[in-house]
Amino acid sequence: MTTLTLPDHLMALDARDPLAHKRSEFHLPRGVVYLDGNSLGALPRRVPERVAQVAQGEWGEQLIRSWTAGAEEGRDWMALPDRVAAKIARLIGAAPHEVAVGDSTSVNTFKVLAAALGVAQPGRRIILTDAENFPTDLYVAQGLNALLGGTLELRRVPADDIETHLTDDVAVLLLTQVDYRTGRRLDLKGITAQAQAKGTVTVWDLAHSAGAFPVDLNGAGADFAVGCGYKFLNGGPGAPAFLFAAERHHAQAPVAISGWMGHADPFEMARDFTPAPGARRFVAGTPMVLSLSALDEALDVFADVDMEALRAKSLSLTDTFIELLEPLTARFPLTLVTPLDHARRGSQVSYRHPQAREVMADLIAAGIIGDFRTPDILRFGFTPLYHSHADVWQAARGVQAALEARA
Ligand SMILES: Cc1ncc(COP(=O)(O)O)c(C=O)c1O
Ligand SMILES: Nc1c(O)cccc1C(=O)C[C@H](N)C(=O)O
Repeated sequence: MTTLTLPDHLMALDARDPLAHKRSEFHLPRGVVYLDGNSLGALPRRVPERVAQVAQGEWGEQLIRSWTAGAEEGRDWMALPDRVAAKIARLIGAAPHEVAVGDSTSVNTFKVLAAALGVAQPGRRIILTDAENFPTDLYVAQGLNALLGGTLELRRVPADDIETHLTDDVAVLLLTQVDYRTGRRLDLKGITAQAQAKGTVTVWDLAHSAGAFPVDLNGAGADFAVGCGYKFLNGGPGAPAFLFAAERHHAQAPVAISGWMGHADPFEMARDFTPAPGARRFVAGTPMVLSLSALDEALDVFADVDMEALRAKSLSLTDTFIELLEPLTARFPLTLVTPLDHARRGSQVSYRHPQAREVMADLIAAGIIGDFRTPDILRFGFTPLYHSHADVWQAARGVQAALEARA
């Protein structure tokens, strides 16, 4: 990495990048290489105008009429969660009526975990999960267990040992497909099949998968899933999250937060809960119109994107970063923790370094924005919609400079 100009082979990769034109659809601040789209996706340029139009035109002028106005042309607020659900469904291999949008990923995890337990084999009480799962998934399972009087067992095992622990008494398997620290990707299809062979219901957290690469929930026969709107879907800070419930479970799965917006006819104001058709039953309360509008607009960036091309580019970006940093692993206490095997890699690259916190602070000060994650992880997220190989090269040079300065 002694070259000062972009190497020819990286320039050539950018020159034939089929997604290069998507970058202009994002606002990316000057002087920054933004490698944190796996925490908060960058701003799609059309979002501010859409949010302003919803606020001024629809809220300001139309007021309460906007809940129903334009229903025929698909502009009413009431069905906005369903329209957003349809856009997300395409990205995760689901049918539109199997996806519900709203609330946070944590709340949706509660909803689908409760639903999964409701359709699990009678008598089973074990929730099997990855010991290193993202904390909120573990906390939600703990909270649900407390609510159920401690009748469940949350069994935490290393992700690599899931198959061994998948015995035929496990009720629900709760896994995050891409590990937020290491970027390790699990075989969603293979593990789902193993779980189903044991009569275990699956709940997948797609926080670091949706919008990062093609996901095929129905192709895998998955039962339930959740995911974030603000990471690779670029819906903005605190964007509504989504959940997936396979159609075959709709009739039996309990709706733990049975709110009026999930009722078949909310304005009937009936005394008892009659679920809306499909996954809409899981939309508990009033749709968050402003943030849903931002997410709705952000998802349009994906409308003409071939998700296989997106995956190919993601792997090319992460491969390039790994190759460029490889010589540094011999010179510095820098250890790659992301799998080299493409099948086992999400859209991020992570390293261990004893001074990871300080190194990341230096990188951020230099305009290379990644993440530090406890205890010693440097994490770099790659978003094929707006990154080039030139960005990767610049980031790698920045990492080299930061490590040399600290050595
Ligand atoms: C795997 C995973 N699940 C869930 C979440 C968070 O969910 P929430 O939207 O509730 O903050 C994150 C990130 O914050 C995550 O990385
Ligand atoms: N959701 C976040 C937030 O509200 C503040 C800061 C970071 C986040 C994140 O999304 C963290 C992210 N899930 C992670 O993988 O670390």
